Amino acid sequence: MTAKVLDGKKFAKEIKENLAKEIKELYDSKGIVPGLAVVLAGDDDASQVYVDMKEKACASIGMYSKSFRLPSTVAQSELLDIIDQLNRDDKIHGILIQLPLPEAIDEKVVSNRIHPEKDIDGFHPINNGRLLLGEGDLAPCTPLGIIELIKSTGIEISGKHAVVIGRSNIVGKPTGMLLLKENATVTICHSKTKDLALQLKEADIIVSAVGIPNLVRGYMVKEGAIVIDAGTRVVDNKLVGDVNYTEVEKIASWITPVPGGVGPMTIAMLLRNTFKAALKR
Ligand SMILES: NC(=O)C1=CN([C@@H]2O[C@H](COP(=O)(O)OP(=O)(O)OC[C@H]3O[C@@H](n4cnc5c(N)ncnc54)[C@H](OP(=O)(O)O)[C@@H]3O)[C@@H](O)[C@H]2O)C=CC1
Ligand SMILES: Nc1nc(=O)c2c([nH]1)NC[C@@H]1CN(c3ccc(C(=O)N[C@@H](CCC(=O)O)C(=O)O)cc3)C=[N+]21
Repeated sequence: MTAKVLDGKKFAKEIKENLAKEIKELYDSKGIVPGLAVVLAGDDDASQVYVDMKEKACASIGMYSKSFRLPSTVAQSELLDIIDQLNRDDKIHGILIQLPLPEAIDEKVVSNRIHPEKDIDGFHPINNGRLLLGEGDLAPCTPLGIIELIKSTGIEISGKHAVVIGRSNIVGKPTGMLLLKENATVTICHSKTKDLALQLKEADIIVSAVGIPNLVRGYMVKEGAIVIDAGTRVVDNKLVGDVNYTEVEKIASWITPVPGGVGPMTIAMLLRNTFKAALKR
């Protein structure tokens, strides 16, 4: 069997086209233009690229965006002032603080300053708590994109055994919660997991979010499993995931490519979360 490709790039484009229509309708009916503010501190190259991508994506669907590019020496108090100002700004419905932040800054303090209703990343403890309770709809973007990709296969999630590799607050843990909400039986693996291959062998759905190329090998995957690769790592100037694609595509029923899989969906979900936040106004 050769796995079918879950084309995140194409799917994200469709989602953005639909959002563009909904944004126009929202403007025509209520005069509201959804607005996203992106705050970048420091000169990390990858972060610059992501912020550019987010700005372009906003413009392409008629969303307002405003970005702040601050030096790595920016004071935490200045960042907090900007967030306070954005929290009060009626034109802004979503605030994104690009991570990682410079070392001298406490990421938690800064992220938690965002008003929960404008927290379109879903990182705030209030939104995390709601996710844990199975309530609310501002979940983190990468996990939301992963669920959309799995649903797009047409295969029912309910009752399936899903194994998530990685337990970060941004990807692994919330992905586990969303899968549980969809009635999957969920196993979350991490660096202390004793026998990853043994866990994966039982999985109907595998989501890998680690950042170690070749972590998921063909022999570990059950015949017909859905394999979602959220990992990204730059190797020899090329973006690679956690999954050995050549081996796993021979065994899985569906597989996401890297690039062109989870990444573009993250951006589409960011835009959708901003739209949702604007709708609530
Ligand atoms: N495409 C996209 O849109 C996005 C992609 N990413 C990518 O996803 C990956 C994960 O990101 P993030 O969650 O922020 O990363 P973190 O570094 O915060 O988390 C990595 C997780 O992987 C676990 N881990 C490490 N080594 C192993 C191992 N050998 N076996 C099993 N688990 C292991 C860690 O375990 P422990 O907790 O025990 O340390 C940790 O839970 C990265 O490659 C990142 O670049 C991230 C965000 C968005
Ligand atoms: N507050 C915050 N929210 C984030 O959502 C956030 C963040 N900080 N910090 C960094 C990570 C990373 N991230 C990605 C988004 C899109 C792609 C993406 O679209 N990637 C393309 C390829 C891009 C390329 O070629 O480099 C793809 O996979 O096809 C990847 C990664 C969001 N993040």
